[in-house]
Amino acid sequence: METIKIQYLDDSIHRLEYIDGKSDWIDLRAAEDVELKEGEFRLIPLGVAMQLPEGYEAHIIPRSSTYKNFGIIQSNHMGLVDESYCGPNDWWYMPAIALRDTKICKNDRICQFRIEKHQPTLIFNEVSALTGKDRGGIGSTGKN
Ligand SMILES: O=c1ccn([C@H]2C[C@H](O)[C@@H](COP(=O)(O)OP(=O)(O)OP(=O)(O)O)O2)c(=O)[nH]1
Repeated sequence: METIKIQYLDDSIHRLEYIDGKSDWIDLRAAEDVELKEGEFRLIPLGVAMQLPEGYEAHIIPRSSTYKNFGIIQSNHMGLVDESYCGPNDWWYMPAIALRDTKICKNDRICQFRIEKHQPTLIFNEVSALTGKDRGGIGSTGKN
């Protein structure tokens, strides 16, 4: 188990919880009512700020049903929350683009997150050619 220090915007923000039997990803909620016109972009506040455990980062992705329910897509596709993003003003947001006119209500569950360990430090060792077994490049396995 790991502990996360979490600050909520105020008492009206529903507290984070596991949805029983779902998965270990944890849903995040819009911190305010949001109305967007088709094509409009907004950083939607999620009402939480966290100090992640040492050695971890967090990944935010949409829920599978987010587009169906709200007509928004996450503009960065996957959000990365750095371990260093841990101050009292480091609030989490979902950057979202509306593909239709839409209304999101405060406390609607619009995305989800999990924490992951940082990758090891990478050393880039330049070579003139790779000697691994060749796959034939992108798309080489065909369609069927
Ligand atoms: O979906 C996201 C992605 C990022 N963040 C926060 C946490 C992250 O640590 C910080 C900066 O993100 P990133 O480094 O990916 O963005 P940037 O555009 O490079 O911003 P910065 O100049 O603040 O590093 O913004 C979010 O709240 N939601």
